[in-house]
Formats: sequence, structure tokens, C-alpha cells
Amino acid sequence: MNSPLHVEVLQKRESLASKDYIKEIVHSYLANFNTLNPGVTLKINELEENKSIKDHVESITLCDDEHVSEVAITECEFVYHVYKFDIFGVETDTMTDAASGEEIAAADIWALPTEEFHGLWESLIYDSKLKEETLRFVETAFEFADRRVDPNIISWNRVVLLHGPPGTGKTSFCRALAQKLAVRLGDKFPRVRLLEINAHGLFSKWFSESGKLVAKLFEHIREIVEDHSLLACVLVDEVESLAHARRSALAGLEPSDSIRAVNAILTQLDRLKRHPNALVLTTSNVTGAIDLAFVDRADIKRRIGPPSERAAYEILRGCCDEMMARGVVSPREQLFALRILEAVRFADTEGSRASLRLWAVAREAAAAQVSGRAMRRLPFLARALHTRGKPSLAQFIDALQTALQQQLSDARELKDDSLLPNCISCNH
Ligand SMILES: Nc1ncnc2c1ncn2[C@@H]1O[C@H](COP(=O)(O)OP(=O)(O)OP(=O)(O)O)[C@@H](O)[C@H]1O
Repeated sequence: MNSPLHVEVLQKRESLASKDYIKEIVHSYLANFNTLNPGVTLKINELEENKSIKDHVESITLCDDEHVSEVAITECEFVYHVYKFDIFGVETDTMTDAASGEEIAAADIWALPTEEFHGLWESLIYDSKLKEETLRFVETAFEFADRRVDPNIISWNRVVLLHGPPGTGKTSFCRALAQKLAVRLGDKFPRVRLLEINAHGLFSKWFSESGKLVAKLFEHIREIVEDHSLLACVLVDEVESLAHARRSALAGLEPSDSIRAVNAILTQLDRLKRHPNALVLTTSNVTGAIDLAFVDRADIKRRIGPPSERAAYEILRGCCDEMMARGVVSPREQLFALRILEAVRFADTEGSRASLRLWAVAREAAAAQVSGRAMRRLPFLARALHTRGKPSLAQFIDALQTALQQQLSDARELKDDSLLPNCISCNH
């Protein structure tokens, strides 16, 4: 049996064609290829000769759920997802404290799919099957809800917890997942919202009426989830801060309003699980146990660590490709995918030299547990501090290596000064 290849088609904003028509034209367009590279996004530009594709399609992404290498088109069964960006963008739900008159941002509400998160999923690179597995888990949770599987017999909660050190992409992953669901589940949920709750702000000690503010916020959220054709993804970042605030409040270190607010958030999040169209996404920087019952009940709890050497190589390779595509580094040269280097057993040839050099930098960064965030900053530092004029790829990779060395020695000094643990990986 042919394996499915998900094809995500971004339809042009001005195109009024039906999804079926778009599927049809993309299907005949793809039939012109013999093989396809999963993980690749085909951007349709002005030079495109196929007029209907040029008029209606912005880009075509071939997703790599099951496939890791090139596939013959006769071997795969295309599953199409046609979508457009939602034009509403983001709005901030603000609230005013009655006593002080101060205003806080209670939540950011994103209408998905949004242009801001386009390509975010593809930009996150993990060695494990984290992305695929999480996506499959969430799709299964919605399938169960759809088929009304009795939760008393088979238990599932639609709560996800991602934990691990700072800068490893947890928040980005949650946003990217919500965006992915908006694209993949578009037929079931024509509208999708991502609600990012500002938990810190809500129980700030300056707010005398935090409990009421939380109630008001969730009233709004409930109005949103009442519409069953809408998928609501609720994101609570750094969920351990809720547990921490509750402990401080119990110890008398925080005003009692704050404990009411924290408890209200927890109860409300727990209630959200009853809605078949709500998904709760939480992140935490602590790896140990978080004493929150609802987190305990998360169906999927995954640790996200700093990139492995393989992931580090692909992140840095993507950065170098971008530098060459934008003309910062010139001329354009090829950097091989890791599986190609592996296939030739890392043979040192003229053509593979730059890739091997980059592989050495990636291994060093991974060994030092540099976070994904810090890794993505290295090209900027390399360009700003360690190159002049228009560097060649070889010069740029050397500069990346110098930037990495400097970053590691800065982090070591910071660690010596402050005795902070893990400051290399957290890069604060
Ligand atoms: N594995 C990775 N692959 C690609 N990019 C990554 C990876 N990990 C982190 N990044 C990049 O690092 C940046 C920071 O990610 P993000 O803020 O989501 O991390 P976080 O774990 O939520 O951090 P914090 O806990 O400090 O908020 C993002 O721009 C992301 O692109």
C-alpha cells in the first residue's frame, strides 16, 4: 500500500477558487515530477509557467511525516490540505484592575493559520520523532472526541506538557503545533484560535482583583469554545510559575488574591478539557515534578533538550543556506544533508569540505549543550563580529566556530561569576 504524503497548499489571499479546484491543479502539477523531496516547500514565483498554479497558489509544502528521503511519486498517496491565512492576525485581551486602574495584557489571541507562524514547524529540528508523534497524538485525541469514545473507558485529556531547559523551542513548538492543526484539521475546524495566557500578569501582586480578572478571561475563553466549529488551543507558558505562586501564597509571601487567581486558572483549565474542541498546551522550564494536578493528567509529557549533533548540523546548515540565499555569504555553495554525508562515510573531498567543517562546529555546539535559541544567534554574531566584506562559505563557517568559542567562554565566565548551573545551555 502506498504511504500517505501530506501536501499543504497555501492558497493566494486573492484567489476565490474552491479547495477542490486547488487540489486538482496541484495534483496535476505534482504529476510532472518523478520524485519528490519530503520536507521541501515549493514557493511559486512570477516565473512559474503553469498559469493556474501561479494565479492561485502561494506555496506547496511536502511534509515529511513518514518519509525521510526522496520518494517516487508513484509510491505515495497525496493527502491534500488547502488553506489560506486568516486575516484577523492577533488581538490582545486586556483587562483593567478596578482598584489601581492599571491595564494588563491577559492573553494574546491568534487567529490561525497566520502568516507569522508560517514555516515555524519546519524550522524546528529535533532528532527524535517529537513533532510527528505529538501531531499524531493530538489528531488521535480529536478522532476519539469525534467518535465519542467514552473517556471513562479510555482516558485521554487533550493536555500536552513540554518541559526542558530554556531556549529549546518549547513555546515555538506549541505555536507551530497549533498552526499545523489549523492547516491539517481545516475541514473539521474552519476557525482556529491560539490563546496565549499571560499567567504572570494575571496574578501579579499589583492586581487586587486577580481572581475576578481570571474569571473574566475564562468567561471570554468559554464563549470562544462554545462554538464547536472552532478549535481553541490554550497555551500556558512556564506553567510551574503557577505552582510556585501558589506555594508562595500559602506561605504568606503573596497576597491572598494571588492564590485565588492561581486556583481559578487551574480550575478553569481543568474545565476546558470537557470541551471536545479545546486543547491545552503547557510548557515548563523545570524538569522535576510540577505539583499541579492538571499537568499530572497530561496525556503527553515530553522533554525537549538542546539540539543533538544531527539537529545542530541541520539548524546551522539552514542558517548558512539562508545567508547564501540572501547574498550575505557568497558565492552560493552546496552544503550536504547529513544523510548524504553519512552515505559517503564523511569522505573528505573538495565538494564535501565545507559540510565537514560545519559538521565539526555542530558537534562542538551539541557537546557543549548549546540551546537552539543560542545556535540560531551564532550566524548573526559570526557576521557582526568575525567577518568583513562578503565572506565565502568557508570563511563564514570559520567565523561561526569563533563565535561559538566566544559564546562558550562568555557562558563559562557568567557561570563562574554567578555560580548559576546550566548557564551554557540556558544562555542567559
Ligand atoms: N530544536 C530547535 N530547532 C530549531 N530551532 C530551535 C530549536 N530549539 C530552539 N530553537 C529556536 O530558539 C528560539 C527560542 O525558542 P522558544 O522561545 O520557543 O524556546 P523555549 O524553550 O520556549 O524557551 P523559554 O523557556 O526561554 O521561553 C526559537 O526562535 C527557535 O527557532
